[in-house]
Amino acid sequence: MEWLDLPLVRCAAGKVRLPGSKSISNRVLLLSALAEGTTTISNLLESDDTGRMLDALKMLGVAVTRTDEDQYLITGCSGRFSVKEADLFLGNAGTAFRPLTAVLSLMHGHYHLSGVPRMHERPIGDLVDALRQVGAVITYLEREHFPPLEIHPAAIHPADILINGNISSQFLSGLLMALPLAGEPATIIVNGTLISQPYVTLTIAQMAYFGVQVERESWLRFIVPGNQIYHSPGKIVVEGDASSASYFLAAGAIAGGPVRVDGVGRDSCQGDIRFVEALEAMGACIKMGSDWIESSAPGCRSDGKVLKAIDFDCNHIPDAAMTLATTALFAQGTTTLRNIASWRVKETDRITAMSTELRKLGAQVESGDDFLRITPPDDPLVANTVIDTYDDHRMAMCFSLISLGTPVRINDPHCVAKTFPDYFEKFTAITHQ
Ligand SMILES: O=C(O)C1=C[C@@H](OP(=O)(O)O)[C@@H](O)[C@H](O)C1
Ligand SMILES: C=C(OP(=O)(O)O)C(=O)O
Repeated sequence: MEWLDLPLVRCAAGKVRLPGSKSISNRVLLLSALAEGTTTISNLLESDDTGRMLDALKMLGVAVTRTDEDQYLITGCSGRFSVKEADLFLGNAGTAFRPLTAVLSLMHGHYHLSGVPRMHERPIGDLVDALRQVGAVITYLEREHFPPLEIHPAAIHPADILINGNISSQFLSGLLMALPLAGEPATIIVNGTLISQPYVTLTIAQMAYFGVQVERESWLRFIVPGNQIYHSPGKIVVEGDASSASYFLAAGAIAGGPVRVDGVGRDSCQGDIRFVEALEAMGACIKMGSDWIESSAPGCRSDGKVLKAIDFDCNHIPDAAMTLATTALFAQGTTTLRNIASWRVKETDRITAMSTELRKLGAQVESGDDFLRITPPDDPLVANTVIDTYDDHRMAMCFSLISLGTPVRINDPHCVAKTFPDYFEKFTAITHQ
């Protein structure tokens, strides 16, 4: 097992240029691949999740050319992949697995989709059920409702489709991106409350960028026109990743600041930008421009807890919400993070993993199906704690913040490659002893 020892750093200040957004990168890659025309994508995130999408698209016959370090040229297939039989390995990338399942179900081909063992524990039954309603033929190769999957050629007849909204919004996003390729219009009806709603807004915005409009009636009904062709917008610059911004902004709020992130700001279409509202509620000073955000700590306290605890509904920011859990250790009082049930089916069971690791540092943690309640210790955080990361990039990045209070060891730091391969270099560059 490899590890990274982070020494105690008392101050965080500086500037970070953010890597491209994972959620935008994988949407834009897929839509460019399906579109008519050639798309130049700049500031594409280079990471494991985007690598899996790029590899899959190449295997499906899409022409992908790398023209610069972070720039790609994608020649779209005008709605039909030329390769009708493929075996695709999609790692642990939800933003690749779920949308590709939907799109490939409409391609009249024979496809095998698999991932890492954890991906085979992440549910996909709601999406498969929805696709079966329009005629898709999909078989589970191991366990019912979970990957790996086999997709068979099928005649698709769009109609009213009912989909559950309470496990992952990626199922609805996948359907929305796929259904315009079907012959007829479709209406998607969401059963229950849709979680992670800003990611669906992001999907609809990216589709509009490629010329396809979805009609949304509240968060309950989505009307998707059929027989559409996505049209390449020509050039796309991927904005910086708002979830990745959260670690640096939290560092500025905890340890002086100012820390400024460049690449995402007030004009962002990513939901995780609203992480700053939680930080502000904790007392942080936030400044924002159209494409930058800066955070600073509210002041100094002798006990090192410069922030105040919050009670926060995190449903709209499921990824950045994890950052609040470790930030809570630098806050006075008990922080409650609510509406986070989806954490249980992500890279790991994040409620259990987070509770376990926070307790190692001396925190009192109470958890339930969909909440976490964190009280920092009265004593200093336990020094030189060894943090397990569960092959979860966000666990590694969240716990780097502990070094702002005490030295910490992060096991398996390379797991950050899922979305942010050079995270620790960038974190080290803004932290000072
Ligand atoms: O659509 C997306 O890009 C994402 C949606 C969210 O997942 P859920 O909808 O499963 O919460 C988020 O956690 C994930 O990292 C990215
Ligand atoms: C949940 C995440 O990823 P995925 O896109 O694989 O769902 C995440 O990045 O935190």
